[in-house]
Amino acid sequence: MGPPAADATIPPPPAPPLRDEAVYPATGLRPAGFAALDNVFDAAECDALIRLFEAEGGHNAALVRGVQSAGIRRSRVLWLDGDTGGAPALVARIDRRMAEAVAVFNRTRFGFVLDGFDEALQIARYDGDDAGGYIRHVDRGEGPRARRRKLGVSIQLSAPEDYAGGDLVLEPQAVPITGPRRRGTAIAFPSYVVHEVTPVTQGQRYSLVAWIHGPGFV
Ligand SMILES: O=C(O)CCC(=O)C(=O)O
Ligand SMILES: [Fe+2]
Repeated sequence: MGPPAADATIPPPPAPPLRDEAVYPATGLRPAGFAALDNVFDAAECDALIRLFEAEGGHNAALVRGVQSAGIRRSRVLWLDGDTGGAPALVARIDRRMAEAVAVFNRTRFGFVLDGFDEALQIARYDGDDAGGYIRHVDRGEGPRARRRKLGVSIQLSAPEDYAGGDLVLEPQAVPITGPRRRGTAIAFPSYVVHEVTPVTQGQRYSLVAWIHGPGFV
């Protein structure tokens, strides 16, 4: 037996541990519909995405294609697709990092049948001046893509001290959970989980959101 062939399969590194901050006091168990992973992006990547948003100019967020309601969602968004002409290398890097995080989440926690990203990633900005936020909702819907949403991932792009309010609050089971505000941390949840972004009262909150799609939960 000589040394392994150059193209021998190298096993993937072990998955980094998920950060489980949420444990229900009543049972001591982790809620099934929530997970967080730190340092998916570093501060320089978060800054670059915020600069990209400001350079390209976000537009008023629609709920689904073309439908807007300031009573439901108040934020500006930039889709990392046709909206973004200027930064293909950055967008490619961000897409890759997001796909790696999704693989960790799904392998270690959710175990869903997923078949891809049917929608572009989206940067959102919620402004304190406008009480920006998004009321309680689920991400699954009836449209051809919304009905295939299975997993949502929100990355905290802003530093926690840059805004007040603006918490991502999830209701995966019985008790609402406030997601971590750490910069670069990813929060993942199934697309049937109720969640909200509470109104920003000061400063601005930026997030990057991805949805991952697959056949229905049936
Ligand atoms: O900004 C976030 O963290 C979440 C946004 C959200 O819930 C959505 O776009 O559906
Ligand atoms: Fe949502």
